Amino acid sequence: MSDQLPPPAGGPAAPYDALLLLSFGGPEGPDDVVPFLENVTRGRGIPRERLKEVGQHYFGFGGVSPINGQNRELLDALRKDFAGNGLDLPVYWGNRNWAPYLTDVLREMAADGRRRIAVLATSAYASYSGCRQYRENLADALAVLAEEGAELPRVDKLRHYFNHPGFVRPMVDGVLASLESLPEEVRADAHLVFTTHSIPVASADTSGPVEEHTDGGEGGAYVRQHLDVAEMIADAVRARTGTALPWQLVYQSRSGAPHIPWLEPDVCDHLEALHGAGAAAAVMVPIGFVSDHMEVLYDLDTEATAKAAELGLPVARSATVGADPRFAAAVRELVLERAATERGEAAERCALGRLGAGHDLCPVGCCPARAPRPAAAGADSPYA
Ligand SMILES: CC1=C(CCC(=O)O)c2cc3nc(cc4[nH]c(cc5[nH]c(cc1n2)c(C)c5CCC(=O)O)c(CCC(=O)O)c4C)C(CCC(=O)O)=C3C
Ligand SMILES: [Fe+2]
Repeated sequence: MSDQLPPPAGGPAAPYDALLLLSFGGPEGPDDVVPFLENVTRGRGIPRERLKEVGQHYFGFGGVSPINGQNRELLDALRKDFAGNGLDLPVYWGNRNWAPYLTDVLREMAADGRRRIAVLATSAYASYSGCRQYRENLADALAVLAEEGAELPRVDKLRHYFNHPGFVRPMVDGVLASLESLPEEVRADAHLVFTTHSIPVASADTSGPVEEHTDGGEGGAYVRQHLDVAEMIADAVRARTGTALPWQLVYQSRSGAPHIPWLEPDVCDHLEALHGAGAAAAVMVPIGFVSDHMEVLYDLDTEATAKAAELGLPVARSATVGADPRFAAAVRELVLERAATERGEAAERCALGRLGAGHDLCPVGCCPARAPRPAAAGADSPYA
């Protein structure tokens, strides 16, 4: 069988013969909403009340999450960027929680003879939910393929790109555009409200490699990486506007049982506090998200924006990177960088801020799950 496989692709992406865009997935109509939520929350103990509430967020938008459409746009942008730069590397797309499902796409890739796959997750930071869970789902998919007797491709997850200029610079432009959209008289006194997904404090504290885990208070890699991005965006905005705007990192989209501590403050509480302290305006900057999916559309554009209107606080919400061509170019650079590294060549590892480029291979114990499960594409992977 292996005699009939095409030879390993040459060229600058070798040893890789494909890129997989791996995302969360979202419903595309009202009938999809409940099965989607069941997929997301299987075995995760999310309170029923929270699920009903989140279901309503989706129904309010006709049962359609924008996330799949945005991934299709990103796919187009990646293919255009690769073609325009002479990179002959096929790009596939699969999701963890909705069609096209990861398992189906990996099966198709294996059938197409892809042997060595670079994986780009649409999650830029460390944490169980943002990194290891993607790796667990890759392991689950490989296990299904192994059971079916397929020859397993090797999957390598590309490093976290939260501090890559191709991720950060489009967000700087977004903040500048949002400031412009605020009434002129409040612009120079606006606060920057950097926001990301809240996660359990215990999971924040154990995010990243073991030696970076904290005993509480400092938040591990998840919080540190977000603070680094917030600071570099705030600095870049100061350099462009000449004004140092006050900023803070806050959290949104909390779920889970109320007695379990999650990262705080919540974005709505923060807007209220800002208003109470006499702030003139705010720009919400969703640095935790790669595209304008439901968390952004509902929790920020609907809920937090209504809160600000009620307070009489002018707010704007800045753009996520989405399919920005600079982000597509960054993905190409990450593929080429990892490819060179895998060939044993020195590679330039582009990163802004204080933390530097992160690891290629998640070490053992990185972003642990509460109940250990096999995870692919890390030092503890059961797969090659
Ligand atoms: C860190 C993080 C990211 C960013 C990194 C990344 O992008 O991966 C993210 C993204 C997303 N989360 C999404 C949707 C949901 N997340 C949920 C639940 C949870 N998320 C968590 C964390 C994160 N989530 C956590 C700790 C939970 C609690 C339970 C659990 O540990 O699983 C639930 C269940 C209901 C609820 O609790 O809200 C839903 C429906 C969608 C799709 C949106 C769309 O459809 O447009 C996206 C992109
Ligand atoms: Fe989530």
